[in-house]
Amino acid sequence: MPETEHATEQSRHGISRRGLVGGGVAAAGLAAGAFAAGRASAATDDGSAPDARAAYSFRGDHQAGIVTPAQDRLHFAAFDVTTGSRAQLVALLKAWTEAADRMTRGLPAGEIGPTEGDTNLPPDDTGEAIGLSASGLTLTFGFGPGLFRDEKGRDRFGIADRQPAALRTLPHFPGDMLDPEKSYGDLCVQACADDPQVAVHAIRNLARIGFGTVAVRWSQLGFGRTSTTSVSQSTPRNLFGFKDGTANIKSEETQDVEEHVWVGAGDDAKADWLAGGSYLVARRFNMNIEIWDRQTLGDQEDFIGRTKDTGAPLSGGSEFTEPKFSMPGSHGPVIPKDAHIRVVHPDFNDGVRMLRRGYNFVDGSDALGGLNAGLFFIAYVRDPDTHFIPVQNAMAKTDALMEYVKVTGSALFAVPTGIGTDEYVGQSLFERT
Ligand SMILES: C=CC1=C(C)c2cc3[nH]c(cc4nc(cc5[nH]c(cc1n2)c(C)c5CCC(=O)O)C(CCC(=O)O)=C4C)c(C)c3C=C
Ligand SMILES: [Fe+2]
Repeated sequence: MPETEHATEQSRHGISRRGLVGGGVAAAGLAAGAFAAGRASAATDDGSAPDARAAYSFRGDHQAGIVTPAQDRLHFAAFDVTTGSRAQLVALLKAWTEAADRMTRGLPAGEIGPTEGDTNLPPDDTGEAIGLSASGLTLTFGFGPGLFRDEKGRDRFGIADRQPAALRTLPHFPGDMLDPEKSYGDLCVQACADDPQVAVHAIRNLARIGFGTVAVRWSQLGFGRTSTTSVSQSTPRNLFGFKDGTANIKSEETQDVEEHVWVGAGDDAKADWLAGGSYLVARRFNMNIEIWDRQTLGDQEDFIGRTKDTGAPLSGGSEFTEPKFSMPGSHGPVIPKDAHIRVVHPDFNDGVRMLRRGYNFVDGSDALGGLNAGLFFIAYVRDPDTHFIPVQNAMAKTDALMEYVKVTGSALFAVPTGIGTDEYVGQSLFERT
């Protein structure tokens, strides 16, 4: 549907979208729709609240939700494909594209809406987002290894020859205690928004549309982003109480984004469809926060390698000062050798960087009264074999943090590039040119 037609539709507020969502499709997938008020970004963080009315274009050169300024809330869902029909799978991707395009504009998932349809039929939108705006919603789709081949290696949908070489189940890392019900998946959708109900509404409606073709395998809610993806955002804190996201790749670092986040045109001859896309690594870290809270402030800072107050490296300066790993302290280097920021730093990992986009979670409490809490780690990388697996291995083997975490969920997805008008998510994979 042309942009202008969208603009005249009723929003969930019941007011015209004209003047709210519009403008050109975001070239980099991160530019927001132009608002009458002139604010374009939901998550610009200069200390003020995010602009709840912001909308990010679903279509663009890259999928939104990667370099887009990290929103406050997450609902992440992994799906198993339950059909053997390629046509049905492609039809779902088309239907998801339409619904995602609408919901990211602040519109209902279906054209009729939650309350206007035939009273003898289920509505084409579930309704809990009535009255809510787009809230910076982004929907980012990924394909897991199981979409290409079943557990016996058989081609499921005629795309096995296009499976990227790096898209395999992640290896078992020391300390992994994976719950299969929080791991893996054929498809994933990362819904991020500045309103939790908007993110939940989006996943719920995509799951509803997928009934009979896919089934939710697992999902994860997250709050309090643990990253910054733009220099305009302030650094938030994780549940250990430390600033998290200081040294993350920012969208403004365009050369590093090209080098470390987007899959290049010649990276994988069999998987040319993935050029301009990325790999999404999801790792569910349960944090033993009750034990952590009994550690001294000095020890906590040694485990991270930064101060808890400002986030400055223990070698001195302020938050964004480069750490000096060779600076001596009273017992060895002032930033200990097993400090997290040293173990994962590019200087000790072949220069690789990753774009982190994780969220805090608290999923109630366990039988002993401890919080089932942690960090749902998400990273976007150009190649998991070079940019994630070696870093995670180093962390699992030598990082002081590992004593306070256990990994209970794990998954890897290939995230196709962005789409233009009249295209659907994954078209480059399913339609050979
Ligand atoms: C394999 C990659 C990483 C995992 C897994 C990971 C888990 C994890 N991290 C924190 C807390 C912090 N991480 C910080 C920095 C940081 N972390 C990684 C990678 C992984 N973290 C990188 C590449 C970096 C940046 C290193 C650098 O270039 O300096 C920080 C410091 C602040 C910051 O720069 O963001 C904190 C704090 C937790 C709690 C956690 C798992 C539970
Ligand atoms: Fe980290």
